[in-house]
Amino acid sequence: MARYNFGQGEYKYFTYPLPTIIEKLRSEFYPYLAHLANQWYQQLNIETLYPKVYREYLQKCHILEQTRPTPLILKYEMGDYNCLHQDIYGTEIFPLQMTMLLSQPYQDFTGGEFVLTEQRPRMQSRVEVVSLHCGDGVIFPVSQRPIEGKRGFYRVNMRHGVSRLHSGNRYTLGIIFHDAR
Ligand SMILES: O=C(O)CCC(=O)C(=O)O
Ligand SMILES: [Fe+2]
Repeated sequence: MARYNFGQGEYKYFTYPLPTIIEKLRSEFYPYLAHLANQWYQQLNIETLYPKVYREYLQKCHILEQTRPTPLILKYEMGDYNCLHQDIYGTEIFPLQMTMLLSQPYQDFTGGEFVLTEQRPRMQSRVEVVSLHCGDGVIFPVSQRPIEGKRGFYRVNMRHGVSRLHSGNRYTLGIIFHDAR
């Protein structure tokens, strides 16, 4: 990760054909998330409508030359971290993603908290720490989400990252729904 100034740790992207379980996680979570994504876009007056079926969404990515698969495994050792970032890999963005923790906090590692930041217009950033157990997943916005204000919905900017590992090894599986250019 250091190479790209993303933090410190190792990451590996899967290639097509994806392992069945990764493929299933993507295609079976997608319809629920697409429903929410469509609600968000409606609230924000964005015309995009995500198809109900994942296969159709992936075709759209591929037509737009986003053909490289984005699911990945990340490994953190003592001292490693993941800077606050947004997983944008081209102009086509599916607005929700999922990360699953594959190690047990306090048993396999300490530190290494998953964090989300939310930047509301003209305000200081807020931070949310998501405490996960091994096998838990967190579904979160890739870059923006709607919030209801006095004059309707507005967008807030989101980033995610991982705080420094104090000891041990921490593995995660990242499921991003859009492919990369
Ligand atoms: O390791 C984590 O908890 C976060 C990994 C990440 O940035 C991602 O899944 O997109
Ligand atoms: Fe990420």
